[in-house]
Amino acid sequence: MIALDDAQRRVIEGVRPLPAEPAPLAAAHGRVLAADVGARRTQPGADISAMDGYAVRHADIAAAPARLAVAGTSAAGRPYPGRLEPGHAVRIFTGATVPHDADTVVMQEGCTAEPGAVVVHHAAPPGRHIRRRGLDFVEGEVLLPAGRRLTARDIGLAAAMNHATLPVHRRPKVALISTGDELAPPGSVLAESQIVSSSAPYLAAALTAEGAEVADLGLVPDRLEATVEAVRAARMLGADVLLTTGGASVGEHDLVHRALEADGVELGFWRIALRPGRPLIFGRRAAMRVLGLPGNPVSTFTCALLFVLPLVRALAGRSDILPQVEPARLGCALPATDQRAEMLRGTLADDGGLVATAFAEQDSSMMSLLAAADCCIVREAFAPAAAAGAPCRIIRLGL
Ligand SMILES: Nc1nc2c(c(=O)[nH]1)N[C@H]1C(S)=C(S)[C@@H](COP(=O)(O)OP(=O)(O)OC[C@H]3O[C@@H](n4cnc5c(N)ncnc54)[C@H](O)[C@@H]3O)O[C@H]1N2
Ligand code: MOO
Repeated sequence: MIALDDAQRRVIEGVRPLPAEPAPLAAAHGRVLAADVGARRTQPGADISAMDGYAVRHADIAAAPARLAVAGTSAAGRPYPGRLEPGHAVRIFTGATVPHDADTVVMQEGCTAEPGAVVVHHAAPPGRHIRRRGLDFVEGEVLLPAGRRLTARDIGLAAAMNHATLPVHRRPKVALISTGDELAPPGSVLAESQIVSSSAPYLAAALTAEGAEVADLGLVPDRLEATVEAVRAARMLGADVLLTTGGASVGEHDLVHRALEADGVELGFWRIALRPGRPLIFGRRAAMRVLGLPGNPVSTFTCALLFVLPLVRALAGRSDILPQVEPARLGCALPATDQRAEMLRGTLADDGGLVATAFAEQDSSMMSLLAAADCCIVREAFAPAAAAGAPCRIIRLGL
């Protein structure tokens, strides 16, 4: 058995972000920029009115009230063509270009319109209600640096900067193989000896949320040829990551090792000091990384949280790859751990600080408690017994 952090390091070792590709804005959300993105225009491109009112020369209204002749109109997208002559105003609307030689906008609420003229009742400081050219950004300014994970707001900014596509790292392609004679797809009519495969639906959801492209290769019976065939199919798809579930342990039906080797996967470690999740297999075949996840669905989950999702994030170009560990206090006493680190499912409360309480039942087959959990309490190997109230570390379980 190897230690948890050693195993995490080996899985991530040498991972390079996948190559860049242009993604339309609508498909770029949550993905990671592969290059700096600069503005392709100056925004605003001209001085723009921030209000509906009149564009004036400040000198003409400094001693308001003032009566000015209205020379024309500037509307958004339809600028007034001329210059503003002394003693004149131009009717202007929000978003419209301020005419040449106008330097101030007065709001219409402070004016009285007359036929062909306007009375400006109050003086305003020069430059009032004008958004200067380049207020937001200027052409060439880099506002979205390489490595940034794009938020929805970033997508809006990229559009404003006049980009229709963005250079992002390719999505990691992840193939899923679920092994086990006892498995049936959700919605099946089942014999008592069967179980519904829950791990692939969980993995597909978790991976999709992380931006991976998931290819579910379905259920594979406990036969070597069928398992080898599925591994080959994943390889032919060009998967960056192959995940198998089940068959990772020592039973005679646990064919995953043999199948991986038969298809040329170079096996790395097998078995890690983690509960649940011990029989994790790691291997590589050229650029494809393979994780043979233990069959118990909560063990699958734990290994996904600690290994699979970090790997996928690294391939996607992210730098924040490991789950965030936070301090909390225990809401229950916990016994000493043995040589395996533990990921205990539990609830989280806030009494001014975070209080994490482990469920009394921690069986790695129980999906009901996994779904009910707010957090995992992370315990190191060979940790002493801990009393309620003692400090602990947790990983919050989100989506
Ligand atoms: N003699 C030993 N037995 C076991 C050991 C061991 O070290 N020595 N390790 C135990 C641990 S820890 C785990 S974890 C499991 C993992 O074994 P496998 O990876 O070989 O998993 P299976 O035996 O195929 O299945 C275990 C369990 O999980 C259910 N399962 C499998 N796939 C799915 C799925 N897609 N969805 C839902 N449930 C699934 C399966 O029906 C079994 O009940 O081995 C222990 N045994
Ligand atoms: O470690 Mo197994 O992964 O506990 O059920």
